[in-house]
Amino acid sequence: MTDTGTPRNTSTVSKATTQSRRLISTWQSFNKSGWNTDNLKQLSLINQRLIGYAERYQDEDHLTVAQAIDKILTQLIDSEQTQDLETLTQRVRDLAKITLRKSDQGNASSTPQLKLRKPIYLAILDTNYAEKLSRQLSYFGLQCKILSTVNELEQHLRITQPSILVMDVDFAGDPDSGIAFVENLSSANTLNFPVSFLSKGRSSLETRLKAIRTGSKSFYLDSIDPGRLIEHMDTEGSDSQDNDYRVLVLDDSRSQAHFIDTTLKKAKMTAKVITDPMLILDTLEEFQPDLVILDMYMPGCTGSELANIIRQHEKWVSMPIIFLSAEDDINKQLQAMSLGGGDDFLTKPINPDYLIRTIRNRGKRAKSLLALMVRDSLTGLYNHTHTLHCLESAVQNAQRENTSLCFAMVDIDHFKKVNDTYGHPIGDKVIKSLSLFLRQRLRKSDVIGRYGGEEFAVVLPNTAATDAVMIMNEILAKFRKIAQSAGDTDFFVSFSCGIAALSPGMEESANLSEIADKALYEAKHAGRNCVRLYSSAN
Ligand SMILES: Nc1nc2c(ncn2[C@@H]2O[C@H](COP(=O)(O)OP(=O)(O)OP(=O)(O)O)[C@@H](O)[C@H]2O)c(=O)[nH]1
Repeated sequence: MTDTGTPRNTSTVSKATTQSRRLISTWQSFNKSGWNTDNLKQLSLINQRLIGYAERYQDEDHLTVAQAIDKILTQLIDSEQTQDLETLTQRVRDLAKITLRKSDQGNASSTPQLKLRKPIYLAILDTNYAEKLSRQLSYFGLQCKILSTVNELEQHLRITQPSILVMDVDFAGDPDSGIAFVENLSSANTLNFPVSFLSKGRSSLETRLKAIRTGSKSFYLDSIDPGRLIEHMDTEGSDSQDNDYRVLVLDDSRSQAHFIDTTLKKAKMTAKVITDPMLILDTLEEFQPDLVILDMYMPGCTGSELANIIRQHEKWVSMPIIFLSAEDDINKQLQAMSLGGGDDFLTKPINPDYLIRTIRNRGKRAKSLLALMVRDSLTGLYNHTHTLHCLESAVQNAQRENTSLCFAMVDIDHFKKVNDTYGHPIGDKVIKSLSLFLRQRLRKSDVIGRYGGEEFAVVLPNTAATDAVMIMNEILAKFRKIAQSAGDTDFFVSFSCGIAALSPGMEESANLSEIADKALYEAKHAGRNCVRLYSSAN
């Protein structure tokens, strides 16, 4: 059985960190043995690999220092200078500090890690405004780079692509010169990220047309709502979830299973491969796939039979099932599909391109159908019923695997006052901003739901109570700093949070939601704007 579902952050930290350690130890040994130009060249090669890893995994801390080291090494090598290495030494020390910090983070494996995303580039002429926007986005856990000249922007684009570029329409000084810059990127085929334009004051229809013709889908007048910008990044950006399917593969042939696993991995999908048909139901429950690929003929049973059994569970009725077989008789294929309720049939030998395209097509449709059933329309978060389903599965998983689990309930404080003062639509905007905020700050493996009007619920698997309290406190501290806007007025909102931790004697998920509710009640009574962990002593 192969599990390829490694969280991105784990490799992010370890690859650049490991390479950084390699660089530091090489530096130490040359420092002892004495320096020459060949040593410097060797160090430079190691450093370039570090830059590569840091870029690939968007590890900005390592990237910045490694780039500084690269500059110093290039100068030293070009001038054949091996005497005064003080600046190099300082930068290697900086690297050591970062590496130590990252290693510490890596050890706290049960601590929820915040998502790493590519930076947002703010090419905005008004630097005061750019700083304010950057600060607001930083509360969402997003990192911005403020770039105030075309030169700076070009330099940064050569190193790392942003998750989104926010561009002043007049960025280069002349009217519409920012749009012209983006047009040039597009003609040079180097526009691989979304762009949002910002215009101070009214802009002509001609400008708006030029902007839309670059392929940009959003245009802001005067100011940018961080929530809207994040939504735009999520729907348009390269970080979009389109590819992110969880695929369960059952094939009794190990070599075939390995081939599919590798193909899915290359397409950045999360795969779980099993070779024993008898494990299918348990694995479905544990892995919660978006889609299943079943070999048609296996010892002991057929794919059609298994598909029928899977479909007997209400939860899996609409999940796409793709059959694999060497059978190329179309009549037999159709018969197998109608008998087993499969959605597609792929013939062996499998064409990797066809496999991936079939998964994407099926997965996309299934996700949008499912979204209608399980998601709340205002926030896109899971609705109350589905959140409880997820909590139930998470409790079963945690009990089976003997891991920790927390359930948090979050309720916006004095929300009635927000509606009464600023109106219902602004209230809705606050609800959406908290939903976006939770999505940004929590891990992909956490389940976030809208529990009721201004109430949210979060399932935190593999999380100890102390970590859950820490992360929810951190989220609260940042959320209450977000300036919510109502016309020209800014206001701030806090929330109260109650947390319940799964304990060994606890049987039902209902217990967990009940006691999280009690803890939330306590948080409200303690004056709101705080996090409370349920304790049986209360
Ligand atoms: N804008 C908006 N308001 C909603 C929505 N759902 C519920 N509400 C409002 O949320 C308010 C909740 O008010 P209360 O339950 O009194 O709570 P509160 O004012 O937040 O006070 P505390 O929770 O005690 O801090 C009510 O006025 C509801 O009408 C929604 O989808 N949008």
